[in-house]
Amino acid sequence: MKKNIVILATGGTISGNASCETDMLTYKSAVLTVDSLIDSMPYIQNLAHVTGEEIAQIDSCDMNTEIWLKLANRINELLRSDKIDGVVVTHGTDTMEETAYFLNLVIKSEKPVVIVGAMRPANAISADGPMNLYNAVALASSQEASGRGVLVTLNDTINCSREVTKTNTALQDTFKSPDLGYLGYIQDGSSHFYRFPTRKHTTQTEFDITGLSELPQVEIIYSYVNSGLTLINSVVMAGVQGIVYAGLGNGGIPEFIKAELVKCARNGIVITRSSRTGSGIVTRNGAVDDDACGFVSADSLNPQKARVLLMLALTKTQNCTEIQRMFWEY
Ligand SMILES: NC(=O)C[C@H](N)C(=O)O
Repeated sequence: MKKNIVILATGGTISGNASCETDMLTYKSAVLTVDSLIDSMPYIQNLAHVTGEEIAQIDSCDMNTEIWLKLANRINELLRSDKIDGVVVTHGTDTMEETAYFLNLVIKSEKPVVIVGAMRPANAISADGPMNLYNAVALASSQEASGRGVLVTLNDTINCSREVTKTNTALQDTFKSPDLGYLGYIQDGSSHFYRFPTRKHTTQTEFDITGLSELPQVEIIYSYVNSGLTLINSVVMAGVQGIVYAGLGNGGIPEFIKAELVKCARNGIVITRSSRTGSGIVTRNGAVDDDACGFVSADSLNPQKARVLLMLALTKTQNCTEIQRMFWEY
C-alpha cells in the first residue's frame, strides 16, 4: 500500500524562480507554493500519496528559532497520526544543516523525516530540485529510513543531520559529511544505506520543545589572528546564556581571550569550544584545560551545530558537566 507523505515547505532555492533559465545567481528564492511544486511533479504520486503544507516562504538565510519551533511542533503533531508515514521538509541550503540537526534532537518519532533543497532555481536549465524532491519522497517512504534520525538528501546522497555540512557556495555536490561520509545513496527511487548514525537522536533525546516559545540566546565567536575582545564584550552585554568559541585547530584560544572567557564562565555563561577547521574532534582538556577553565568541548560538532545543541542543553541545565555529557551523547 502507498505511504502517506506530507511535504512541509519553508522556501529556499528549490522553490525559487529566476528571470531566465540561465540565471543561477540573482534569482528569487521561495516563490513557488508547495502545491505548485507537487503539481509540477505528477510522478511523485507513484511513490507515495503526497500532500503539502506551507510552514514559511523564506530564503533560508532568514531562518529563525520561531520557525524552527513551529516546524518541529507540526512534524511531531503529524507523525503522531497513524495516517502519516513520513515527512519531507523543503528548505534553502544555506542553513539546512542547522535546521536538520535541531529537528534531529527534538522530533519524537521513529518515522522518516527528510530535509531536501536545491542549488538551482526551479526554472533553471538542469534544475536539481525535481530530482532531489523525488529522492526525498522516495526516502521518506522507505522502511530503511525509519529510526535513523533526521536525514538530508541532495544530489542522490543520504546524509546524517549531525554530520552533514554545506561545503561549496554553488556546486550541486555541496553537501558532505566530512571524514565520516554519506549514510547511503538513492538510485531509481530506492534507498541504499550502508551505516547507522551512532549518536542519540529523535526519540532517544531528553529534549522537549512542548510549550517553548523561544530558545536560550547563544552566540558564536570566531577566532583569527589579532582577534580582540570587542565581540565577547558585546555578547556579554547582550545577556547571552552561552558562547560557542570557534577556536583554532583543536579548539585553541589565545591566552588573553581565554582569560576573558574564564570570567564569563564564572559568571554563569556556558562556554563551548568548537573548531574553525571544519572537521575532527575538539578534545576535552586538549588544547585548553577545560576542567580548570569551566568550559565544555563541542566534540566533533561544527560551531553552528554546537550552537544548536547548546541552546537545547540550556533549556534543561546550566551545569557544565551535564552539558559536556550531552555533547558526547548527541
Ligand atoms: N540553494 C539555496 O537554497 C540557497 C538559498 N539562499 C537558501 O538557502 O534559501
